[in-house]
Amino acid sequence: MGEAPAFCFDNLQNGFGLKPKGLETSADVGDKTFVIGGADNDSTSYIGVKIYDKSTGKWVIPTVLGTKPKACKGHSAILLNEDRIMIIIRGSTPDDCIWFFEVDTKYVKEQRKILGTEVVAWSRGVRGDAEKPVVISGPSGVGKGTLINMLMKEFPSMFGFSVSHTTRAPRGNEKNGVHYHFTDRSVMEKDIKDGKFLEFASVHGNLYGTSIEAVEAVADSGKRCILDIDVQGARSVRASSLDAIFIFICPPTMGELEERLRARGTEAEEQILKRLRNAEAEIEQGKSSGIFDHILYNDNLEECYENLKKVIELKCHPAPKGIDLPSNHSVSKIDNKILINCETPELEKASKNLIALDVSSLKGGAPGRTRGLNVYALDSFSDGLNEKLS
Ligand SMILES: Nc1nc2c(ncn2[C@@H]2O[C@H](COP(=O)(O)OP(=O)(O)O)[C@@H](O)[C@H]2O)c(=O)[nH]1
Ligand SMILES: Nc1ncnc2c1ncn2[C@@H]1O[C@H](COP(=O)(O)OP(=O)(O)O)[C@@H](O)[C@H]1O
Repeated sequence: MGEAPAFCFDNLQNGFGLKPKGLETSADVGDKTFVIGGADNDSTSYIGVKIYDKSTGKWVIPTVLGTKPKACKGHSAILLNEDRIMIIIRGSTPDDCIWFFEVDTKYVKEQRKILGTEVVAWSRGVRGDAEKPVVISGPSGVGKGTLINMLMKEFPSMFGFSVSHTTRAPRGNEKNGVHYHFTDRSVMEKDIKDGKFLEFASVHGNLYGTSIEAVEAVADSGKRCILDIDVQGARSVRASSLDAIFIFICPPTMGELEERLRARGTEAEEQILKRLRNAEAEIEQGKSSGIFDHILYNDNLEECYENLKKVIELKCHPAPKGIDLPSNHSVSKIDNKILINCETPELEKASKNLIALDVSSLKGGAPGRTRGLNVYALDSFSDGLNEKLS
């Protein structure tokens, strides 16, 4: 076991000529010093971010992606490695106290290139392995929506639909915010430029995209996210940090696909022809691109639905619990473990409760949650560090 490194701190370490300001913390990564937090009048921290670039001697306000933690009474920051900082929020709720502040992950690097600005990203930490989101693709009219509706109806508390944005006009039965967020192209293009989308693609002449918020809203409700997106979108998600199961739905024949599309009666002739023309290329890519983990044929609906349930590995285990941390604690890091020393007035002299966060198996990350956080309690004053709970 190694020593707690020098870059682990509570509140501001003033080792590089910066003035401590209220509830700020900071961490040095390469040439940059990331300063997180900042106090306002009632001494709650609004978790702002600024970067001091030591090579230029200038301060930079970065583009901050992802949903950030709520204002709080303070936080601790621990540099995990050269790409992310763990932030422990004080006095927060059990499901909202562990966050990851990404400063140089693959996602941050990509977004930095796309946006042409300094970028950082927040990702909320989740205990254990939440179940993987499910990405469903397939040509128009193959039955994706029908299968997803069946799943949501049978397991309403288990699955949540990622509501995409689109520039296409709503169909008669479609509700804004439920089936899609119907939006103007100029608004959507600006949001894409601002890094608000996990992926986007031009499909059948319209723009479609999954906002980071859409996926996070489902995760926040404790449900498993289902995405209905085209093959280009699936490819982008595959390349992102979202660890998902990818399923492609094929029609039994092109003739049957045309029949379903016509029978649905939602598209004008020109759109039907466009969708059928695009279907051949989509099926070709779906089968050959290596993006998809499973290819299902939707011939008999019930059979296809049963197969879908098999491949997404339905497990009915409850959502993992959060971590109950008292406001008063100190934090240190030993190897891949973050030790949180919880000090309560009654226990202060006699004993201290130690909580260990094991960060050796982290998965995912911005723009989604960071999963794989393992938590257990230790008794610090028994022989060695005995594990109490797991
Ligand atoms: N890339 C991407 N594709 C999407 C998104 N939302 C929907 N799509 C795809 O856009 C295509 C057209 O969707 P839609 O207009 O609802 O028609 P439908 O497939 O006939 O129901 C389908 O292949 C959807 O999977 C999204 O957020 N991103
Ligand atoms: N296995 C199936 N057999 C016959 N019709 C189907 C089957 N699956 C779906 N459908 C019908 O085909 C049409 C297109 O399905 P839909 O779910 O809207 O497709 P998608 O979302 O892929 O565009 C709908 O009218 C639906 O009821």
